[in-house]
Amino acid sequence: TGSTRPQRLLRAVQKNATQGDPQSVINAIDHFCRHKEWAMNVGDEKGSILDSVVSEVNPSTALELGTYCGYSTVRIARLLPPGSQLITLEFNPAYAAVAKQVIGWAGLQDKVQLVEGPSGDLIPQMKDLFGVQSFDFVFLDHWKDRYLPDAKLLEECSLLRKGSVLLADNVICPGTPEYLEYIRNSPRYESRYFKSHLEYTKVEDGLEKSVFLG
Ligand SMILES: O=C(NCCCCCn1ccnc1)c1cc(-c2ccc(F)cc2)cc(O)c1O
Ligand SMILES: [Mg+2]
Repeated sequence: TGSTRPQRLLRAVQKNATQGDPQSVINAIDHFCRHKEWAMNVGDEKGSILDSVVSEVNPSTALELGTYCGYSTVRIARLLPPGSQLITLEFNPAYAAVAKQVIGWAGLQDKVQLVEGPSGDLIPQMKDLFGVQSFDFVFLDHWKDRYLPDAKLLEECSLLRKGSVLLADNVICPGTPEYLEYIRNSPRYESRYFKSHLEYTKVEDGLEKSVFLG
């Protein structure tokens, strides 16, 4: 029984990053993924776009769908103002176990609620579980065929308010055609595409930013 890629990524963080220093955790993961083993983190190029959108929104409550190893969780949480909360949902327990330790190494555990389970079941429980009224910011980075049903579920559960921002990863690669079709043609959203590249590669990918109009 050997180690998994997420476990090797965590070991690289523990070896090369400084505890309590989120930027060093981000740098350690990017170095590992660029020079040792590719992994499906949003990465540094799309990560800079993520940073700029998070800084612009300055969310009090944020939701991340798809934690994986916690790379984008750390990118988002390090920019959050005091007193704000990031809830991140992960289906895969092995990923969640690694992410918990990566988030802890960055010293951001007090800003993050990591919840294990299927997003389709957890989203309707957000108000009861965490007393969330609505999300100012949502980062979609989980199963690509769940982006559309989960966006509709957020609407139906009144978890979006006028001005809420959805930012979706991988809208080109692997691609989320049904989501793009819906969100770009819906009168209830104002969308913009940020052209970039698949993490650590020259392959085209991008982020779709959509503002809910209420
Ligand atoms: O599948 C992805 N993410 C979801 C992982 C599982 C989520 C589980 N979960 C969490 C919560 N609810 C469910 C993903 C894939 C790729 C990719 C691109 C090219 C390639 F050749 C191979 C892979 C790049 C990404 O940036 C990605 O995000
Ligand atoms: Mg992704």
